[in-house]
Amino acid sequence: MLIIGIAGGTGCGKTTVVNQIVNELPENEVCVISQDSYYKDTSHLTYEERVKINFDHPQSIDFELLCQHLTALRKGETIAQPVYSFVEHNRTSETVSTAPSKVIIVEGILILTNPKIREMFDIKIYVQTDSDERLIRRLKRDIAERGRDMDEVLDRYQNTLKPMHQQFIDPTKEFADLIIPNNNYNNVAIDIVRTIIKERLN
Ligand SMILES: Nc1ncnc2c1ncn2[C@@H]1O[C@H](COP(=O)(O)OP(=O)(O)O)[C@@H](O)[C@H]1O
Ligand SMILES: Nc1ccn([C@@H]2O[C@H](COP(=O)(O)O)[C@@H](O)[C@H]2O)c(=O)n1
Repeated sequence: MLIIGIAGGTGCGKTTVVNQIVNELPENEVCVISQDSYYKDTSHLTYEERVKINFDHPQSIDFELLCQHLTALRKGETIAQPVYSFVEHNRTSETVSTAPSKVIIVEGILILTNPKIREMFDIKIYVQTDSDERLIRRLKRDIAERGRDMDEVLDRYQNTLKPMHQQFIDPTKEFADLIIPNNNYNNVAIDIVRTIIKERLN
């Protein structure tokens, strides 16, 4: 089994990179775990309280559950991956049954901040994109796909996103085995990662 961790600031293109890597690979050989699925369950809070959570701080993530799930997958067990709702700012009652596979890709802004999770990765990748480009992408994506408006995205960017990125996310670059520059679509880097995975699958 090969476990690959893909980190990088919001909007850097992690999900897009993962989709590009996975696209041409056999479906049953690769599974993807998103850190977003592991935001802590906050059902005990009201919506108004949940909106105020700092979702860019490591404490917002249920790393214990993520660790348990990766350990189970390594042992060959199937897990029930939580499903997160960005609109509700909470875990839903649904889960996705995720079976172990030869390659597991874990992606998320904070995955390299946790030493136990970091140790589980065979390959650590950091996707690097300039902050202005990330903000533009995030604005467009959150308005189109996550039910946000411009003021909400910009407020969050100034109050939590930017300082948390500087304090927690950007420094994890030093743990990466590979840094993928992603201001533009980087097909060469995608091909390299795919080649490494294909070698493992053969
Ligand atoms: N290299 C790129 N150039 C331009 N736009 C991109 C690129 N990579 C991703 N995007 C777009 O930017 C937005 C954020 O990308 P996404 O993959 O969701 O980032 P992340 O998962 O890191 O937050 C998406 O709308 C996506 O289509
Ligand atoms: N309820 C939430 C939870 C998280 N976010 C933001 O999502 C970002 C992480 O996801 P990416 O796909 O962009 O890597 C993170 O920066 C959180 O601020 C949110 O807006 N609402």
